[in-house]
Amino acid sequence: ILRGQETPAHQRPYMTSLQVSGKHICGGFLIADQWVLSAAHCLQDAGNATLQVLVGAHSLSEAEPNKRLLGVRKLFPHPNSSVENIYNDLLLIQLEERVSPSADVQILPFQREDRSVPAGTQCEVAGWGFISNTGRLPDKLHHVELSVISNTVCNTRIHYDGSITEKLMCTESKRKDSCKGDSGGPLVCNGVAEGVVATGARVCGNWKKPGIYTRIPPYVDWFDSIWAAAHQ
Ligand SMILES: NCc1cccc(Nc2n[nH]c3ncnc(Nc4cccc(O)c4)c23)c1
Repeated sequence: ILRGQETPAHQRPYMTSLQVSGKHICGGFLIADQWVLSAAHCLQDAGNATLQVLVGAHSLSEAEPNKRLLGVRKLFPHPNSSVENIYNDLLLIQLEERVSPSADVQILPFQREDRSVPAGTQCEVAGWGFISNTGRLPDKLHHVELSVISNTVCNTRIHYDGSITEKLMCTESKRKDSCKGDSGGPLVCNGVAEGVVATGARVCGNWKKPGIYTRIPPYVDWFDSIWAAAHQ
């Protein structure tokens, strides 16, 4: 998170850290007591190493009462996600066990209605990703408030020149922005998860390359199909 602020401890109790060998690689968030939503591109950073999901954390290193490092039962990258492009960049993670909700571990509701978030809406994104362009990683969770820009503006030549589909959305990226390690985290507007941080152009903090987020509503049927199969 570039030019945001350290989050007051456990104030975003839905946030999870996707880890490989104890190292943070991506964000993610609890959407049910055994399910985390993140980004498919995060699996590229993981190779075939064992993934774990940290819940209830503020600091990545310090001992905290409700901090739990959980195993992964199954990974569901979106079938149309690809290393080649920015589309369908979603990963559903089934945890080895159900989390027990606490002050520090809570589920974040996600948007089911497929209506675009109006341009100018103030949303926020949190994560343990880069807090500087030189690649400084924080120990504690950070968050930043970002303003939504319309897909029309985001698709102009100076920005993404038509590559932003109706399954994506953009936020301003002038100075404040998400960055490496924030992928998979939620874009929260009015208390509801509307999007998931997509790696997209990889650039951070450059106003010409707005932050790209995978919109959640278009994928609700996919979530429900996975849940139906998992709970048959
Ligand atoms: N705001 C967009 C966004 C969201 C999520 C991830 C990302 N970036 C990245 N995702 N993966 C990456 N691998 C290498 N470098 C990366 N960005 C980078 C690194 C140093 C300086 C800088 O300005 C940008 C990224 C960018």
